[in-house]
Parts: sequence; C-alpha cells; structure tokens
Amino acid sequence: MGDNGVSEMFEEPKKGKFKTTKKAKESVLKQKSPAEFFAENKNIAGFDNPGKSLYTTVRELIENSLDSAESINELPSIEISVEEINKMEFNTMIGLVDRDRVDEELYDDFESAKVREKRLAKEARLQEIQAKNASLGKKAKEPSTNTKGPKGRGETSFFKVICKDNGRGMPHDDIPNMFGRVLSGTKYGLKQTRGKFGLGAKMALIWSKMSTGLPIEISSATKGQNYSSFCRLDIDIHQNIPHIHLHEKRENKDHWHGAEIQVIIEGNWTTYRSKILHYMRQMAVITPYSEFLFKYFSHAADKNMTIKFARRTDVMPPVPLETKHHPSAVDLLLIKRLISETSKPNLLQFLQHEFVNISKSYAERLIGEMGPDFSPKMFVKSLTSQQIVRIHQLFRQAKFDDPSGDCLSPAGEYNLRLGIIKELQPDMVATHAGSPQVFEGHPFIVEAGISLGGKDVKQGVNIFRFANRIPLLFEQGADVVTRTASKRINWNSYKINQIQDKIGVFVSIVSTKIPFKGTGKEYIGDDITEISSAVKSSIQQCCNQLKSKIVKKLQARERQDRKRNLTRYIPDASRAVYQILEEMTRDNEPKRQRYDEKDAELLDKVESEQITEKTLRDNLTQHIEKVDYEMALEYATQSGASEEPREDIYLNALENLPDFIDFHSPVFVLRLIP
Ligand SMILES: Nc1ncnc2c1ncn2[C@@H]1O[C@H](COP(=O)(O)OP(=O)(O)OP(=O)(O)O)[C@@H](O)[C@H]1O
Repeated sequence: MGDNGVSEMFEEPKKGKFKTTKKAKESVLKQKSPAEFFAENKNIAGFDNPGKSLYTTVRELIENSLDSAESINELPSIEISVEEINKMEFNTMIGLVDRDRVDEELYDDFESAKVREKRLAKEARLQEIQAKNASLGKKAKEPSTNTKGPKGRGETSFFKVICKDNGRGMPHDDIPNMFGRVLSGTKYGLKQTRGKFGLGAKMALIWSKMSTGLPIEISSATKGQNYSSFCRLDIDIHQNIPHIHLHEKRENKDHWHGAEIQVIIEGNWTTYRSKILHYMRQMAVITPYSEFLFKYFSHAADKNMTIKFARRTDVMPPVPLETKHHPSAVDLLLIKRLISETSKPNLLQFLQHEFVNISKSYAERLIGEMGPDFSPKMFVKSLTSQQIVRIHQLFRQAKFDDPSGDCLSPAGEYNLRLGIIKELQPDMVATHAGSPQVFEGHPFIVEAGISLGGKDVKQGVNIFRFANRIPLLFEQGADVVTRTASKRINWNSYKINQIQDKIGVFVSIVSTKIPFKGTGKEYIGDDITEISSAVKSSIQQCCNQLKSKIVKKLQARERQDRKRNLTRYIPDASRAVYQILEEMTRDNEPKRQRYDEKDAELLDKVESEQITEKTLRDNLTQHIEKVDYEMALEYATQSGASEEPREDIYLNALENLPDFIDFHSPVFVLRLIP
C-alpha cells in the first residue's frame, strides 16, 4: 500500500459514510506504568495471594534491613512484628462505620436452615463415630472438609507489619522515591546484595494500596543525623510516582540510626505461619551474626508469640565490593550505557577502566584486532553503532581471565557451621567452602553443609537453600540444589540412608548475579552447568567428610557389638568347659595316664580347686579385652595416624587481616589461613 493508501485510511471520513467513524480513528495502543504492570501481575513478585503476600512483605522488609545494616558494617539487630487487625478494628482505623448484615442471603457464607440442619446432623454423627473409636482405642480420623462450617471466603484478616533495623537509614529527600516509585533502588550496581530489582518494598506498598488502601509509614535516620525523617506515602500507580501524605523531620534525641517501616496489608497468618517461621529460622542459620526479635500479636492470646533468634558471633562477612563488568558478560545495550556514562575520553582508557581483566597492553591488542577504523586514542563517545557491535563481537570471542571472587562475601564456612549447629543441633555436621568460579562472566561461590540428625528435621533429605544469603523457601522442586541432592548424589556410597536418615542439605550460593527464575527470587534454575557442578562437588565434599566419621562410628559400634556378644557367652562357655574338666578328673587311672603332662597338671588343679569356674570366667574376660585392644591397635596402625579420630576446629579472625602470625609451640605450629 502506497503512502496515499495510508493517508486515506486515516483520512477523516465523510459525514454519514461510515458508522464507526470515531472508533476507526482511535488508536488501540496503550501504555502501562511499571507500577501498574506489577500491580496487575503481583504474583511474579511473590504476592500471589493474601497469605503469600504477608510472607513476602515480611521477607522483603527483613532483607532490606539486613542489606542496610551490613552495608555499614553494623551487626544487624532487627525487630519485626506482625499484628492481627480484625475487620472492626480496621473499619475504625479508616473511619468506616461497621454495619450489621440485613440481607443475609446476599452473602457467600449464607446457609439455609435446611442445609444447616443437614450439616449439623452429619457433624453429630461423625462426633459419635469418633467417640466410639476413641473408646476402642482406634486412631481418630480427621473430619472431612465437607462437614465444616458454611462455605464462604471467611473474615478477611488485616495485619500491621513493622520492621525496625539499626542500618544506614535513608537520606531524607530520597525516601519518597525509594518507596513510591517502582524500579528505583540503590542496589543496581554489579555487587552481591540481597535486593536487586528495586521492587520489594514498593510491592508491599502496592499490595497495601490494593488490599487496605492504607499508606506506608517510614521513619529513618542516618548515622550522626540529629533529626529523623518521617514519611507517610502511597503510590500513584498510573504515573508510578510517590504520593506523599506527610514528609517531615523530627527530633532524634537518642541518635538512633536505621529505618522503621510500617505497612498494613491483608494477609493470612494461618496458612503462611509455618513458612514465615521457617524463613526466620533459616535466616538465623545463614546470618548467625544477626539478632532477630519476631513478635506476633493476635486477638487470641494463645496465638501470640515472641521468638528471639540470638546472635552467636560478632564476626560478620565483609561488605561485598562493587565490581566492574567482565567483558564476556556484557551485551550491546550495556556497552552503549557504559560508553554514555564513562568519564574516560578515549577507547583505550575506556576498555582499561570500565571492565575487569583488561590491562593496558591487552586493550591495545584488542583495539588492533578490531580493525583499521579503530585506534587507541579515538574518542569513545564517537563510536558508531556498527563499531560498538564489532567490540561486542570481539568481547564474545576473545579470551579473558576469569573474574576473581574478591568482590563476593560468602557466609563463611564458620558461620554456616555455627548456624546449622545453633538452629538444628545435629548429631554430625560437615561443611565445605568452594573456591570462586564463574558463569557467563559472573563470579560465584558455593558453600555447603550436610547435617545428620538434629531437632525438627524430618527423615530423608531436607533442603535448605540460600542465595546471596537469602533463604529460598518456594519452588523447591525445580531448584538446582534440590535436583542435585535428590538425583545426582549417591547417598548410599557415603553410608547415608536417603530414606531413613535425617539429612540436612544446606547450600549457599553468592554471586554478583544470582540467576533466579522470575522476580520472586524463589529458586535458581538447574540449567547452568557451572553452578550445578559446583553444587554437586560441594555436597560431595561434605559427604566425604561425613563418610569417614560414619565409618569410624560404625566400626566402633561393630567392635562394641562384637565384644558384647563374646562377653555374653562367657558364663555359658566357662560353665560348659568346667563341667567337662570336672568329669575328666573323675576318669579312672588308666584313662588318665593317656593325658600329657600339661593336661594332667590342669586336671590336678581342677581337682584341688586351684582352678574353678570363676577362674575360667576371669581368664576368658581378660582374653576378650586383649583381643579387642589388639584389633583396635592393628586398625590404627593399618590406617595410619592421619585416620585417628579428628575434629575440625574453626577459628575466625576478628578483623579481616590477611597477615596472620604463626603461633609456635614445641609440638605444633598454629597457622591461620585467610
Ligand atoms: N530498611 C532500609 N534501610 C535503608 N534503606 C532501605 C531500607 N529499605 C529500603 N531501602 C532503600 O530503598 C530501596 C528500594 O527498596 P526495594 O525493596 O524496593 O528494592 P531493593 O531492595 O533495591 O531490590 P529488591 O526489589 O530486589 O528487593 C533500596 O534499594 C534501599 O536503598
């Protein structure tokens, strides 16, 4: 169709010629703000339903608090409270007068008299059966769901969630945008952080806006600030901008620093209670240097709870460092952005300073390889689109050293072990910290721990997953850790029974980029070979450590059993032998002469009662002791001194000093390795 045709199509139609004149003119193209998009697709950010939304809100607030305290090297102290608000209280809060129902039949939970009668009769019958069963000692059967009360969505529950931390706080003027503009945050650089998307806190606010219509309240103060900021705001979803109700500075007499966020949302405590508590417990495992005070307030006093997760160490992993991009991990768009943001004037300096692992000489070689229209001195901002594509292509094909893991801050084997012992109290535990590795130009470190036994651990494999020190509780089945632990580890070969033993598998992965599937940060896919093989090898390392402990334990038990079994036969054996000896003493003279001297002497001793049944018993006991000792000695000599029972001791430097001093004693040297 020529240009004329197009203009014809959009030409104002002649009056009366077409019926749909206006509609034809209107464009169907619409735009959505990011806030609108996430409000409509809140499930992708972990806000699937009221229960999950309560869980995700708690989680996002805690993770922000941890990021904040750790960023200023402050041992995190976080208080989180969840307070149930019933509908009446909520209505009072928003100034809505509660109204009694008038037209009962209008309601979803309405039950006609006939239906009610039927249900009650059924319930009574069931109760009768249960009472009968109980009197016969049979196990009571759970009542089936269709005998429960009338159908209906039930009373909605609202919750006030407050999270207070001792972190860095926020600059007064930034607060509205940090909480009222979707996709804004301070964690976008190339750095290991829990937060990444600039979305979590805003989603809590969007959910509060959708479910209760109430604003979020933020109090915050930075270190040394003589005032604290208070901000009450909600979000203009269509424009994706904060809508500020109140933003003021207040006195900060106690010189407090940190943030306190309060949000009132719809939720469901009953269905997500255990998830929230599991999350807290796992967070306590991976951050034993933090203290958490979790409080739940309900109208039913017996549901109230206060749980304190105490700090067990003052040693915190170092603050992760921001790093530059690795040339093999950048795409075209990113190269263009780096070019527009760089302060370096020419191509040589740009390559050398905006990427890791490109030295000056390597940059020169790369530029030579790019072709004749490139030169080291050329103005980087004058590069054409084609030239940028050429750089990108070369980055893809050229060889670069792997990025180092220096910018990462793993939990540390010591902390992981401490966390596992503190929270699970297992019978056995082994931990392993892998060395830094790389996927798609991003460094990552895998640490693992395997525990056997312990409290609140089910039989079989119990997976505990952590990514950038966040516990991951959902979508476990597809996660790389679950897949590896359940499909690629031959537990039997480590003398571990996958079905009967209570196995705890802890895997913590840290990276500048965690390849989460989706924005909900629920699981890491199983499709990155480098990560899945690092996970497998870390678990295997732990299993190997456990195997030698298990084998020793089994051998010790075997020894004990063998000794016990032999000892059990001593009385019978000595009695039987003694009876035979006694009988032989009664033999007549000619028969006796056939015995050799030694045997005759023995029989004399039995006759004169120098040897009794007790003598035999004592000698046999002594012999078993001796054999047992000799066998243990033989095992120790065969397996060598290195196989002697050993326990690893973990020492952690109070400060992150690399130049440790060796401690010398006449019999050992203690060397600390960073
Ligand atoms: N407790 C807090 N203390 C200090 N700053 C905070 C706190 N909570 C939020 N912020 C600031 O607000 C910003 C936005 O937080 P938000 O939770 O929306 O996103 P994020 O944490 O950056 O990323 P993600 O969506 O992945 O969690 C953060 O980047 C941080 O700078």
